[in-house]
Amino acid sequence: MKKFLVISLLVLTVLSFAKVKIQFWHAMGGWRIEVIQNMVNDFMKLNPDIEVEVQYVGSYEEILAKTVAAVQAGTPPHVVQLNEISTQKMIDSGVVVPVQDMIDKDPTFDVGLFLPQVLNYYRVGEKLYSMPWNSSTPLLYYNKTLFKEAGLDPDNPPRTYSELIEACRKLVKKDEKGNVIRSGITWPLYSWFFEEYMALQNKSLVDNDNGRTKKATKATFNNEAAMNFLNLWDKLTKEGLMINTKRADWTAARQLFISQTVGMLISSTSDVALLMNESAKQGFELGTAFLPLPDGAQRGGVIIGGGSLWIIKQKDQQEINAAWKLVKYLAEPGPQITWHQATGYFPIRVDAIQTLQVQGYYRDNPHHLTAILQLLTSVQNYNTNGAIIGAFPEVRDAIETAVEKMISGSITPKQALDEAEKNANKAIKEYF
Ligand SMILES: O=P(O)(O)OC[C@H](O)CO
Repeated sequence: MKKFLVISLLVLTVLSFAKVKIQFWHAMGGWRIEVIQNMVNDFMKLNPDIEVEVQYVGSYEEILAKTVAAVQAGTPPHVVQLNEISTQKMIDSGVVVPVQDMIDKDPTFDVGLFLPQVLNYYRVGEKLYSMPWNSSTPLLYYNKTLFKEAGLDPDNPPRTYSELIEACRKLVKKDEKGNVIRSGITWPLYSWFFEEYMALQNKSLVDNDNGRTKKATKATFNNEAAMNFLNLWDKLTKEGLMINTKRADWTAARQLFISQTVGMLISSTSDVALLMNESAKQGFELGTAFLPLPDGAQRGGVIIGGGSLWIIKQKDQQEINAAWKLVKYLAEPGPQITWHQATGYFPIRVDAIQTLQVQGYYRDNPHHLTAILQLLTSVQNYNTNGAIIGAFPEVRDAIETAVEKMISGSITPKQALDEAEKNANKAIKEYF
């Protein structure tokens, strides 16, 4: 009996010291893998009872597919980083623990410190389902050194489409045979830029207030605002003022800018730190600016992009609690400041921005500020809060497929828009 009691006591002691193991999947490649691992290491030091296995599992598209497969196989990870457009799909999936449920039970967490612009994207029906984490918007990057060489004012980046076209024309350089050896601009063939240009002109992507007052039933983007953007894209392509990359090839677009093959790039704010380093290495001066607008258009605003952290339902409540502790930690001011400085993603919290401001960080790092100012000067309404669509990945695919055809020259911008609308509506309908 005595022996039994001693063994039981030992077992209980071992169990009480056993770590809770959780998995954290993310989609941040390159140098960011190490940044994330270091942040998680800091978390584990503070929480020795939790062991987090961190895994980079590929692009946003890949991580969504792998998460769905893991849930179906009954082996879901505990925390998953998914891009913003996965929001409605994840809510509908029923496999997540809404972070709101954890917030409501946790008096130590103050969501009031988060940027309203970020919450406005991720709150659906007044409820926060995932933890905002890596928030971004697109930005115009330009090469000030090439601007000077081309006779452009490096302190006066293009603000309108006309100015953008003019700047591209000046930046283009040809060899003696007339071959273009330097072009004006590039941006990845990614529907995100189309979506952002709808909001910038204060237009929705889908009906029912961008799917925010009722579920979206159809696309609303077949209009003049979309034509403005597609006409620009088409014109720049046809005139040889823009280099197009393969679909979703962010790396290729960045590389064209880094190698000074183009003078301007529209890409995510998450590239700020990388492009600051690379431009210094290549010996050119980097400029950042708000996205240029169609001539005469009134500026609406940018939509929060990037991603957020989802807690996936588990059988063991201890694991859910550990997952909550992790996502809560990653959203704290310290990790948010580290993440912002290492990448260019916004700090999602007002107090983190204020701390950096007081420290003079933005005086010394103005490119990190451009993105924040573009966000803070954005009007807040359903158009700029961004669309919530269950079939968003499929809608994105419909837009990209049509644009791909347009830039190959096989269809006109109007035909591309008609086709994108038709296939987006089909995807929205099929989702129901
Ligand atoms: O490259 P990111 O992380 O800024 O994300 C861009 C888009 O919002 C992804 O859907």
